[in-house]
Formats: sequence, C-alpha cells, structure tokens
Amino acid sequence: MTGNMKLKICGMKYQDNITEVASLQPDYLGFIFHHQSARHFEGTIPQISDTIKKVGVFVDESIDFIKEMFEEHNLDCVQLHGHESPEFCKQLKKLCHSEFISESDDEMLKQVQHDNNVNVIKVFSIKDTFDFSVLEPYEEVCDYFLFDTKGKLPGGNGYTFNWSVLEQYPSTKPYFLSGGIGLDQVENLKQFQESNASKYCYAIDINSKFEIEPGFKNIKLLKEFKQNLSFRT
Ligand SMILES: O=C(O)c1ccccc1NCC(=O)[C@H](O)[C@H](O)COP(=O)(O)O
Repeated sequence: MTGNMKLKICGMKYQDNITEVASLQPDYLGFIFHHQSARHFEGTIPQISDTIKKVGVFVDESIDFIKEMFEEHNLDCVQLHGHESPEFCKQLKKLCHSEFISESDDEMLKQVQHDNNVNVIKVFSIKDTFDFSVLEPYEEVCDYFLFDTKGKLPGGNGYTFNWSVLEQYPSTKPYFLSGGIGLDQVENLKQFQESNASKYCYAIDINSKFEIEPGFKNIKLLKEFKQNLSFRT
C-alpha cells in the first residue's frame, strides 16, 4: 500500500538549507549531535513549522548531554544510534520539556509532562541477517525502532540492507526504514510497501543520497522523491 508512510530527512546542518528543506513539509528533520560525523550539527535550528518533529541523533552520549541538546533545541525525538541499553532508553523516556517527571501525585501535572515527553527511536543495524530477539528488551522503553544498514560508520553509510529480512519482524512496534535510500530506490520502495515486511513500517528515513555535500541537501532531488512516493499527511 503506497502513500501510508511518513518521511524523515536526516543530517541537516546549514541554516538556509534547513529552512528550504522544511518548506517541503517532511514529517521529521534529523540533527546529528555526533562530533565525528561530517553532518555534525552546531548552532541554532531556525524556526520551522510545528508540524515537523525535530529529531536529535546521538551515538553513545550521556543522558546529561542528550538532555542539554533536547532542551536547547526544543527536540521532539531522540534517536539512539549507539549501544544504548534498555535501561538507558527507560531513563530517556522520562525526559520532557519541563523537567524529568517527578514522583508527583498531581495528576494534571503528570498529564502535561506526559504530553511533552520525548519519543525515543532506537536504531538497529542490519546487513543480510538480523537476530530479532535483541529487540525484545527495548519493546517497553522506546516508541519506534529504526532499521539502518550496518557499515563502517554508525550512520549515513549510504547503502541499503536486505529489506526482506523484515519479513520476519516479530513486533508490532512502528519502525523507520533507513540506509542508502535514494531516488534509485523508488521502485523497490513501492514493492516493499506492497509486501508484508512493511506492515509496521511507519516512516522512510533519507540522508546521504540527497546531498550535494555532507549535510547540504539537494532540494530538487528531495522534491522528486516526494512526488514519486506519496507520503502520509
Ligand atoms: O549520517 C550520519 O553522518 C550519522 C552519523 C552518526 C550517526 C547517525 C548518522 N545518521 C543517522 C541517520 O538517521 C541516517 O539517516 C541513516 O543512518 C541513513 O543514512 P544513509 O545511509 O546516508 O541514507
């Protein structure tokens, strides 16, 4: 079934480019807070539509650093690309824009904090096979899974994995499909969307295949991609 997925554009770096990409109305924009990445984000995120969720991408960072970036950039989601444990995700789930949830008895306060809570996206890298049992301890402590291609780098490797592995997906948790997705994958994506493997595929995540240079996105290619695949609004 086409037209039923959200779109995340990851690895945003430059102010004007962020504004231009945001005008295409993706559902998510990703900012990488990892110094070793060529897409490492510094500075201020310009004002963008409230309908676009801001995702902070982290690799084995401390809770304190994630919390600092979450507040400074008013992030909606935290994407964990390293070896973060289920316990770490559980701690992060408590993150919200007021403060960490206290053991308050005030139901109203709890509700407000709940609405402000971060969405945790835990990343797993796949090549040709994947042991899905590793997902089990994360089921209760994150909101989405993201499946990326295993490569030399923690992310942004620029090539796809064997999506048919996802036919064995044992969970009902919505997931992001990522890794090397470009215009050349449009036909494969349409086929994937028709297959059982995509039943819980919630969003498509794109990055390096739409760049003029690392972090600088090609608007023309992005428009073409959006036109070729209809996304859920
Ligand atoms: O893109 C990076 O440089 C990066 C570095 C470290 C951690 C994560 C990173 N990217 C996160 C993403 O969500 C990418 O969109 C994902 O890895 C797919 O990238 P690509 O293969 O280039 O489409």
